[in-house]
Amino acid sequence: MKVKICGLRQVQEIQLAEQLGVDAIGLVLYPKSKRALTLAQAKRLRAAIPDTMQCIVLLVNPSVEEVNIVIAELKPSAIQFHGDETGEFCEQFQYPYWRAVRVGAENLTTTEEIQAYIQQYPHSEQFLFDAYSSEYGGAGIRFNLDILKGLDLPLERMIIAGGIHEGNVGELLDHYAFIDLSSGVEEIPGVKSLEKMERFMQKVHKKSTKKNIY
Ligand SMILES: O=C(O)c1ccccc1NCC(=O)[C@H](O)[C@H](O)COP(=O)(O)O
Repeated sequence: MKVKICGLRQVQEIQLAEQLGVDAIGLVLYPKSKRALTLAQAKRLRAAIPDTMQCIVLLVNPSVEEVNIVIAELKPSAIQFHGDETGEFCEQFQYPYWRAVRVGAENLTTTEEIQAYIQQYPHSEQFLFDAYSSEYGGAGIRFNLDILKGLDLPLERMIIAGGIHEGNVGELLDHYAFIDLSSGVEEIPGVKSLEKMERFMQKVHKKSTKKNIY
């Protein structure tokens, strides 16, 4: 099971994430988010992310110029488009990207609608399934995962997000390859809890170890 933690804002959090075996870090460059970073802050954090972890930069409805600046200045492992960007928009950069799928948004309420949507993003490395919220992301809202059953999409291209925390991650461990969370390891919105990060990753590893033993 791979884990991405999103919305980190301190070098110390990145260092802890590395020690805990987190696979990917999400840096939020959406100014309206409580976890928003300026480009200068993001550059500082980017420099602290080792090659063993993926650096994912989150954007919401950016301009072409903004995307080109992010690519040039931050060289992320991939860009996570979390807004209403079209397939044509995301594909034009010929740069690795992840498409967030906001389940429950207009035209994303059935398996068939989601299937039609993901087909518009043929080169998306990953599809990150999150619950619809007017804030776009990081809202701690779960969605009914049954809607993903029957999707023609390999498990390796699927990331499950939305309201995941130490109390419910156990339900996901045996079923999915990659999960993402943000508010589930926070003290208050925008402030990560080092203790919650530790406890969360302990749960992930404990279950994985058990699986290996038995
Ligand atoms: O985290 C944000 O503030 C955010 C704002 C705007 C767009 C996306 C955002 N986060 C994207 C993520 O990948 C979050 O981890 C994802 O939405 C899950 O968040 P949560 O439900 O809080 O675990």
